[in-house]
Formats: sequence, C-alpha cells, structure tokens
Amino acid sequence: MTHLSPSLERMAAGRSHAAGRVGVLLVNLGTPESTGYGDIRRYLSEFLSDRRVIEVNPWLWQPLLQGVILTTRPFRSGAAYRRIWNAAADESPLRTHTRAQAGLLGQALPPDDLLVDWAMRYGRPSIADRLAALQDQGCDRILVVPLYPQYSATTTATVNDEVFRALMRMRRQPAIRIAPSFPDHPLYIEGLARSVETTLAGLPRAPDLLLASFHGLPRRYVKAGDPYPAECNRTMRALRHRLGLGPRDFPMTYQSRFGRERWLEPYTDERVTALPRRGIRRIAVITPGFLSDCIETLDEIGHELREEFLAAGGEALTLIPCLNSGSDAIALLRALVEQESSGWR
Ligand SMILES: C=CC1=C(C)c2cc3[nH]c(cc4nc(cc5[nH]c(cc1n2)c(C)c5CCC(=O)O)C(CCC(=O)O)=C4C)c(C)c3C=C
Ligand SMILES: [Fe+2]
Ligand SMILES: [Fe+2]
Repeated sequence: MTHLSPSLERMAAGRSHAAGRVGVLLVNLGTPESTGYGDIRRYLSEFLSDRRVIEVNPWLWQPLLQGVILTTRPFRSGAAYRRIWNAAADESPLRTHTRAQAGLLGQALPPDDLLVDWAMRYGRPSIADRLAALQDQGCDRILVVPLYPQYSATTTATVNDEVFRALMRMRRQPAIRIAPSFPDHPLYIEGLARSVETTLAGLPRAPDLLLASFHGLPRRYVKAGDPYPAECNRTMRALRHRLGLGPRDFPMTYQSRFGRERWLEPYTDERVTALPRRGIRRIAVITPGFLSDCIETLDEIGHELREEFLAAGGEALTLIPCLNSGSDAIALLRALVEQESSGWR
C-alpha cells in the first residue's frame, strides 16, 4: 500500500493545491423589509414582475399589477405579515429561519475552508451581493442551494436565473454548482415525520384527519411541463410510507390560489371547509412544500384557514411546524452540502 503525502493525496483526489475556498449559498424566496405599505408594495412588485412567476404578456400584466393589484394587495398582505412578524428581531419569520439555517449549518460542517451564507431571490440580501461577498472571502467554487423541497420553474429556476444573471456581470466567475431539489430525501421525510409525531403527541386528543397542504401553481404551468406536482407526489408517497398512512387517511391539497385561472386541485380551503359536514372536526395540517414557516403556513393555514374551518363547524386545526432551523433541518442541509460539494473539498 502506498502512502501519499497530504498534498499528493489532494492532487490524487483531483483537487488543486492552489484552489481557494468553497462557498455555500442558501437561497430562499424573499420577504418584505417591514409590514409598511411601501415595503410590501416594493416586495410584491419585484416578485410579481418575475416572468417565471407570472406567465402573462407584460404589456397586459404590468398595467394591472402596477394599478389595481399593487394598490390594494399590500393592505391585505401587510395585515397578514403583521400577524406573523417576528417582533423581537423586527423581521419576517422566513428571514429569521433562513439566517438561522445558514448560521447553524456553518457550525455543523467540519471546520475547514467552507463558508456558508444566505440570500433572497427577491429583496435583500440579494443573490448578487452574497455571491460577491463569498468571492471576496476567497471562494472560487460556490454551491447554491435553493431552499425549495420540490422543484418548480416559479421558484427553483428563477433562483438559478438570478445566479447566472449575477455571473453575467463578473469578469472572473466562480465555478458554480446548483443543488437539486430534495422532495423525498430520506432526511427530509424523516424530519417531516418527526414533526408530525411530536406535534400529535402533544395534543390532548388525536385529530380526526391529518392533511398535507402544498403551495399551489396555475395548472397551465404544469401542462407546459413544470414538474412541481410530480415532486409533491414524491414527497407524499415517501411521507405516507414512513407514517404508515394511505391517501384516504392522509390526503394532499394545494393552497395560495392567486388570480382567476385554475390552479392545482384540490384546493385546500374548499376541501377543509367541507370536512365538518362529514363529521371531521379536528384536523392537523402539515405543509411539506416549505422548509421554513412563513406567511403561507403561519397565516394562510394557521390563521385564515383555521378561521374558515371553525366558521364551517370545525373544532380545532393544529398547524404542524416546518423543519425551520431545528436539528432535522440542519442534518438535511448538511447531507445535501456534503453530497453536492463532493470532490470540491
Ligand atoms: C401569483 C403567483 C404565485 C406563484 C406561481 C407562486 C408560487 C410559489 N410560491 C412558493 C413559495 C412561497 N410563496 C410565498 C408568498 C407568496 N406567493 C405569492 C404568489 C405566488 N407564488 C404571493 C403573492 C406571496 C406573498 C404573500 C401574499 O401576499 O399573500 C412565500 C412566503 C414569503 C414570506 O415572506 O413569508 C413562499 C415561501 C412556492 C413553493 C411556489 C410554487 C411551487
Ligand atoms: Fe408563492
Ligand atoms: Fe398565500
């Protein structure tokens, strides 16, 4: 058996001795800077002007968006953000969780030449700024991790677009890798299952039904080839298998409809408000389309849907937390980074 010196071992593994550091950039959707009208309007304007998100001719869409939608929607969204705002840090929960994930992941990875940072697709900190900051700290290889469990052109692809738009402005570009989505990664499924088990164990009575609600998408995008619902089905298949439940005891629905066209069905609100009529009055809802709790889980499910369910005759709706920055989320992110940076470190 030959014994190589550490530098020869690095060369044998295909790594250059002179290489710089490896950076990891976690990227989430984005969130307003405050709950004030101006900040919410700016955030929604950037988000809803993304042609990956709204696939409508901008000559038709922009007058509608800049006119009636951005005049009225910020009031409704502002009220919802105020209900869930992290007052201690004066920021939205999505920002709190994303920052905590990056900090804890940095601590969890073995201490070597790997730097972890985070960015938002819309708003701040921007992808371009954080890529530049990683480069300034000596990173010549950067792994981008879009924090969406299931791939969609409206989320994952637009993160990737923005990464490469930032690279278009660089003379000296880092090498880039993009981590794939992780709809049925065993550690994601295990984290979700544990969140279900821990939450249900803390209830005085078992719910009549466990339901999974995913963020929705216009059906038109799926017909055009977006694989998002197929990835949601992969999550559900694995999670049902892990929990020993079938589609009847653990159904899935889609939330967050926006606009008039048909979105993925069944719709969460319609399905849930019909349950009390069938004698199902206590439900628990999990949201496996989100790695972190945000306005869509905390307010749309935990507040709006709960009120609708109670008004329809329901007795209790329990919201099961996302993985957020708990140890299961960090174990998942660590495994993803180790897998996807293979050969770089
Ligand atoms: C109008 C079109 C929208 C599409 C298509 C869409 C897809 C999509 N979004 C997420 C994840 C998140 N969306 C969030 C908020 C949010 N989403 C839309 C609209 C679309 N999303 C709006 C208008 C908003 C803002 C909130 C509101 O005003 O109601 C968030 C939370 C952000 C936060 O700050 O908490 C996430 C996360 C996915 C996964 C997805 C497609 C699969
Ligand atoms: Fe959304
Ligand atoms: Fe929503």
